[in-house]
Amino acid sequence: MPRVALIAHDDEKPVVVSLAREYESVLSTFDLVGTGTTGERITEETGLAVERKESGPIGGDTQIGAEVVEGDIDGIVFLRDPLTAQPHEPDITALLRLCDVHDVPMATTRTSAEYLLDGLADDAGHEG
Ligand SMILES: O=C(CO)COP(=O)(O)O
Repeated sequence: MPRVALIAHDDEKPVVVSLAREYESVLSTFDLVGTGTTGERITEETGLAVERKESGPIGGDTQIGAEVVEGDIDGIVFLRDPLTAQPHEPDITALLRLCDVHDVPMATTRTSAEYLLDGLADDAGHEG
């Protein structure tokens, strides 16, 4: 079962919730992990179970980065706010870099997230 991380900055949380609703049947077949507030919102507003790390600004992105290093993550949806500076920008940059290093696919927009989730679902179907 693919393990997928869901992360969204505050102005993108409505988008990640709407994506999670639209993809609920696909996502329910994945093992989901998220940063603290994103995970909470998705858990509250959909029927999906999301393992919650710390909130991004206090280390959640870094916890997910550690899982990337361990080879535990198959894909990441990371809807970033492109217009607002984040206090934990170094952590965000590190997560992007680790995905590059370990060739873990990351989608940073809704449309790319749809392609990523469709692709992971397809792969999982072929494996199963
Ligand atoms: O800041 C984040 C990602 O960089 C997201 O953290 P939260 O999901 O806790 O808001």
